[in-house]
Amino acid sequence: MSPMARFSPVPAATDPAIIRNFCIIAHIDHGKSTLADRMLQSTGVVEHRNMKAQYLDRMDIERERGITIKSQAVRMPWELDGQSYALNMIDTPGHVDFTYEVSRSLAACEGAILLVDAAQGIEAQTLANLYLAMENDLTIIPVLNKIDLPAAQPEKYAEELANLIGGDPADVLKVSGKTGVGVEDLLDKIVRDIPAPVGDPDAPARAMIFDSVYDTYRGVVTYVRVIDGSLSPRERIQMMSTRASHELLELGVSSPEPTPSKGLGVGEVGYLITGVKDVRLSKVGDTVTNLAKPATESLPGYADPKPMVFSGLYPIDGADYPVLRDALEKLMLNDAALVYEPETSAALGFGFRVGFLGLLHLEITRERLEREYNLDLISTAPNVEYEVTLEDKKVVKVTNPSEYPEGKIKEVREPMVSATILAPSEFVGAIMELCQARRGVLGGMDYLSEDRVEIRYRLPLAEIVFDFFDILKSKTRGYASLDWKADGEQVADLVKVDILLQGEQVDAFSSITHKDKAYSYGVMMTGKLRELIPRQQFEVPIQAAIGSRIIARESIRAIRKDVLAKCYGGDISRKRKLLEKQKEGKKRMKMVGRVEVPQEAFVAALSSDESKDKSKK
Ligand SMILES: Nc1nc2c(ncn2[C@@H]2O[C@H](COP(=O)(O)OP(=O)(O)OP(=O)(O)O)[C@@H](O)[C@H]2O)c(=O)[nH]1
Repeated sequence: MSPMARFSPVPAATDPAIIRNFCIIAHIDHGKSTLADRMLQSTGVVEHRNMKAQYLDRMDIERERGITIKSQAVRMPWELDGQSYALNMIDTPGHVDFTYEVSRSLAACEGAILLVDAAQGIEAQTLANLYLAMENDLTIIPVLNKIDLPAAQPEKYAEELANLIGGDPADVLKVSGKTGVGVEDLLDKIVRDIPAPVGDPDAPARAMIFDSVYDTYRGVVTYVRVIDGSLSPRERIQMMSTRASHELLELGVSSPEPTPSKGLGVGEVGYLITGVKDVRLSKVGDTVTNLAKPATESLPGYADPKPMVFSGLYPIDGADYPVLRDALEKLMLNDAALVYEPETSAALGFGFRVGFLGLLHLEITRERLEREYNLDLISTAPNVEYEVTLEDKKVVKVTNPSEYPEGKIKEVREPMVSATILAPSEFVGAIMELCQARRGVLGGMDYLSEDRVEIRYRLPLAEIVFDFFDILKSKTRGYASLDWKADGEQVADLVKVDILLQGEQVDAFSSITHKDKAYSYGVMMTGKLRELIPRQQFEVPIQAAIGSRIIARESIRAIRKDVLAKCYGGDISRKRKLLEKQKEGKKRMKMVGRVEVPQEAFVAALSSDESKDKSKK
């Protein structure tokens, strides 16, 4: 696109009759982003020479990992039977951690392309996303992708898809995002099958916020879908939930670069810029209206995303604490799902307890903090949120094991999920064995076709959120797919395991586990620490305990040598160097009671290899 084009405004308010709002939903890796790229090319909004793979996945991490995290909306022109149309495509993420982003995007559309890999068939998230789309009353266009692959079985899977959503297998479109085959037919079908948006152009403006992104240069960029009325530049708008009002400095559409427009009318999808610096003033799910002529009723909002996994994040260098605080604040501007609060650990110093949607969300957040803000971080072993009821009926929510109440405990409840696993039927035995070992209860089983089965289990979240998927994959040679959603809570036999160094509790290593697994956690952690903590001037016992009961013990033997012992003779400069070096080292030591523990020991003991170690056992 030429630099000029960016500033040529598109006309105010497009006729809703020529608008089609749609999204692409699919299981992870079935090729959404590739197909989206191809559509950008076919409609001419991105010229071939400007095309970089996965144009819409803007974050570096997304591109490196080949996954989509934030949804993006793009407007594309398309012509059919001599009539011009404006297609608004909203790209959605596929990973189970980010399901809430999918539901937001769906609410902004009238139709969805249900994309299925022609070599894989229907997978767990194909189903989960399809159900979400059906709940939103979207028109569904079933499409098989990757038909260029030699292993593709389009006929077989067209039938599977038609069985699932009803209709004729012959109506299932077959495309290849890679070669472009069938993509133009798909664009035609979008125009024909997906209904145009309807709304009242004369009513007070109501636009739904489906994404809010913090941009260093432009402040908060808010993505909206206009339902009724229209929005124009320079007018004052109001956020209906907070009643905060702002001036609309710029509004426009992404095509895919931001292109200012003179207005956004019924059915249009675009962005707003108000100069606001805080995304919390532009909340996803909120309704934007016109201050001079406000709507009386806001649009139904979204359920707030609920964090599922909690972990403590600590800067390795304590002096970086303010940097971490600012970085989290900035990330939160961009990520409605991220929640955090300050916490202190005797072992790790000042940090934050952060809530995530899942482990992938945690990894990505941590990677962004380290990469974009140059931070070195320790993250404590992730855990879920427990609800502890004390004898005196007081209920405490525990997201950090070291906050586990000491008093008399009546019961502990843990979050549960209902999980759906799709796999070839030969693996049913292996899958059931794994789910039973993870305290799962079978909910039901259905055959989708002769050799593919859908298995449903209710499981504790803590049992599936860490290594379950990796093990499931390895037990099914990579063929199983998994989807899960929160499903209440359950009373469970849980205990807190503490780790003690010379009798002193090290809060960072405490863990809440099922009673049956407490012993193996204790043995694993004490063994690991014995390897990691250097010998001291005295013997250091390492113990794992439940309350006052010791369940595992190791010890580090004493040393008596000092660093200068090797320096016989009078080489004073060498001695000085050694002492300097020792001083450097000391800075990075943490004292736990009388025991000096190098920072690296904490990092290594808490590193994510831990879950891999566990999974091998
Ligand atoms: N042969 C072939 N490969 C394809 C086609 N479409 C996508 N792929 C490949 O499939 C892989 C996944 O494609 P993506 O477009 O990243 O998948 P996605 O569904 O967007 O993945 P997420 O964004 O992570 O949900 C990539 O390696 C693509 O190159 C296709 O039509 N043919």
